[in-house]
Amino acid sequence: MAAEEHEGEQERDSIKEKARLRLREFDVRDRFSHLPLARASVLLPLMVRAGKLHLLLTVRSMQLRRSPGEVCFPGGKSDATDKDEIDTALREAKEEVGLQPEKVEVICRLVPGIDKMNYLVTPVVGFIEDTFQPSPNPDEVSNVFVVPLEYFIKPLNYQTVPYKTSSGYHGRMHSFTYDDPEHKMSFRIWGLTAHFAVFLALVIFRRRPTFEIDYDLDNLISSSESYFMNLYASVYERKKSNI
Ligand SMILES: CCCCCCCCCCCCCC(=O)SCCNC(=O)CCNC(=O)[C@H](O)C(C)(C)COP(=O)(O)OP(=O)(O)OC[C@H]1O[C@@H](n2cnc3c(N)ncnc32)[C@H](O)[C@@H]1OP(=O)(O)O
Ligand SMILES: [Mg+2]
Repeated sequence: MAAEEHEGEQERDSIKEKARLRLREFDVRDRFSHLPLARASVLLPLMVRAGKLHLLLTVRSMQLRRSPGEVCFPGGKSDATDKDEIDTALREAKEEVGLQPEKVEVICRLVPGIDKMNYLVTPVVGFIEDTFQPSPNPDEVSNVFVVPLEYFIKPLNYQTVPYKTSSGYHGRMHSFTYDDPEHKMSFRIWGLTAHFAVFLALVIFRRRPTFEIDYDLDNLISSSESYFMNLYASVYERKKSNI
């Protein structure tokens, strides 16, 4: 093997090892699995390209009933055959972009989010190979692209968007516009998807982003969990009062 190639491989392994160690500290395992909400999972597929971590994202097909044309991670609703949130994420990633489950090194589950249909959405983080060639299922996915993970703490084009959930919870959403040099296209990443991408970047880089966040960076584990629990409480109170 050429010396340069060997160096590249060593660099890649060390980037991955650093990320793995950080991510394992934030693994929630099945701690939120008992919550009485409908469930979905997404896969946050990480790869090393040109010495940097990148995230793979998809654009939803325009024919989908839910969130057509929006950027999201491969993922979907849990089905009865799934053993856990990891199973759901891997099954959906295979269906949507042709990623074989055995080609994913699953690292952890992060704090969940709640989508606009009040699904509990669990992000599953995994490494994939940088040579992965997606084969998008056109019924569900119209495009696949990658973004350097650093973009989610140091964006060139960023906006914050206020939002209010049906349960009356106020918050802010991140919105990134990413000019993809590979596709020569711009993609807008916002809402729940941006929320997960930012959290992943904070966990791995532990650097202050160039925009405001709702977490205490010095207590990221506890502040992300209490952020989620507040949101969950507002959804749950509302659900109870509707019964
Ligand atoms: C700490 C907590 C924080 C919370 C966050 C606060 C910050 C901000 C939060 C802001 C929150 C505000 C939120 C914002 O504003 S977010 C605005 C930006 N958008 C997003 O971020 C996207 C978020 N959504 C998702 O990631 C997904 O929707 C999730 C993962 C939730 C569900 O997954 P998904 O939707 O992908 O489910 P699926 O893959 O099982 O199924 C999809 C559909 O496809 C159909 N289908 C399947 N197979 C086929 C086929 N072969 N041929 C044809 N069709 C097929 C199938 O029947 C289904 O249809 P339907 O049944 O839906 O009609
Ligand atoms: Mg899906």
